[in-house]
Amino acid sequence: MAPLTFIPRLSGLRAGHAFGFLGAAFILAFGIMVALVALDQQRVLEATARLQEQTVPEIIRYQRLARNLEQLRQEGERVFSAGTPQARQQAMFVVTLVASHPSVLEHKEAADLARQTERFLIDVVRHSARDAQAFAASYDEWQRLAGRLGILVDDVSIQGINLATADLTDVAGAMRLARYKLTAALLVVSLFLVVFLFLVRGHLIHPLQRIDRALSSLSVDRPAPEFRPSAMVEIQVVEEAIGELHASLLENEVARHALEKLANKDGLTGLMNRRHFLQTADTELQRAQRYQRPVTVGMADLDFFKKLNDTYGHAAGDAVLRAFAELANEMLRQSDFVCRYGGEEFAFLFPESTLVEAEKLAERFRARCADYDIRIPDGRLVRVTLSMGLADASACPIEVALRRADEALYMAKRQGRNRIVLADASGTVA
Ligand SMILES: Nc1nc2c(ncn2[C@@H]2O[C@H](COP(=O)(O)OP(=O)(O)OP(=O)(O)O)[C@@H](O)[C@H]2O)c(=O)[nH]1
Repeated sequence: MAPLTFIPRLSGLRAGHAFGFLGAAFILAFGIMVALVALDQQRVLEATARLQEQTVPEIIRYQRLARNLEQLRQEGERVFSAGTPQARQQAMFVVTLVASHPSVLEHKEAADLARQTERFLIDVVRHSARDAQAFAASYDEWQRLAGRLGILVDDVSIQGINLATADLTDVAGAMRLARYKLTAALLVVSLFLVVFLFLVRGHLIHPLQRIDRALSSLSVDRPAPEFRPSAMVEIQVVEEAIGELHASLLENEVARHALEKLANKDGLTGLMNRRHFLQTADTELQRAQRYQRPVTVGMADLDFFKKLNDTYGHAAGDAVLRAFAELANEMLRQSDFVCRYGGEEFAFLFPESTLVEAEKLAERFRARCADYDIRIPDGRLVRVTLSMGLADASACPIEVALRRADEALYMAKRQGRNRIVLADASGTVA
């Protein structure tokens, strides 16, 4: 038997490589997504920190400035509305304080306007004592200044709010981006999982199921399993191995049959051997007895075989035994059995034959044998005769039937050989 060789075809992908590549591609894509999301998170963190550390103090500064400008405007108003010079002086004092407040001074526009306001009000207060009319007339001028102060208060407030809005917009933008990227990452994961499961199902699970089915139904009685071409080398190798396994099963079966035949055959004549004949005959007898069918057994022996051996040699004796076997195969029916029982002795089984029917067959065979020329190795022709005993086997075990046939054979020898003798039903020989 040829040894099993598993040679993988090289056309295909190795499952390990394919899934490794897929996994690496996934890790790369997912890693990039996570890195991008992490960058956005970083932006959010930075913007939040900036909001806390820079923007909020800045907003507070703007609010303080707005409050001071508003107070400057209100105190200026009090300068005009004050009923007494003391009250006016007090308001003026507050105006001077507010105009020189650091929050005002560090804002150029506010500092300019505050200085202008302070100077204007100082002039107004200075002239108010002497010229009440001019004091009243300067109120229009003050209204314009107060209006500018009001506008600056609004501007400063809006600037503070704008600072916070810029940072918050930045945070919101980064978070929105992070959300999109996270969604994209989840989509990539889902897509990968779907593709991965689809590939695993198509290229591993289904082929493995087919392999499982093929292995569980692998038998010499069935044709070799056929597989759909697989893209995976590992699967191809297993499928080829199953094909080779099936081929070796067939070879083993053929070898087993050949061995069985050899074990059942006689080496010299090719007839059934005694062991196999007894098994076969036993089965036949059981069948015949179960269905009450006739069956007959016979024991035959070549006459004066020792003399033939002594005269022509052992090789001639062997040639005669082979020729006798050929003749038996030729003369008997398909359904009859003959075996070399031992030496020059042969056993017969005639299924579906009564003793009388078997006798007719045996007689024809005996007569043919008697005038059958057998060529021995030295080229000469010889003839042999045979004696046979027949016994009914339809109602007794094979051993009993053969013993009775052997007794009948013994009688045939005693009565002069070259004849058929029947054992009657009681076991006595006719
Ligand atoms: N050539 C050959 N001879 C064998 C073989 N087996 C047995 N014999 C011979 O067959 C002969 C049997 O002789 P016997 O038992 O005396 O019987 P016979 O000479 O046939 O005499 P009867 O049976 O009384 O007619 C012996 O000489 C055995 O050696 C064999 O395989 N080949």
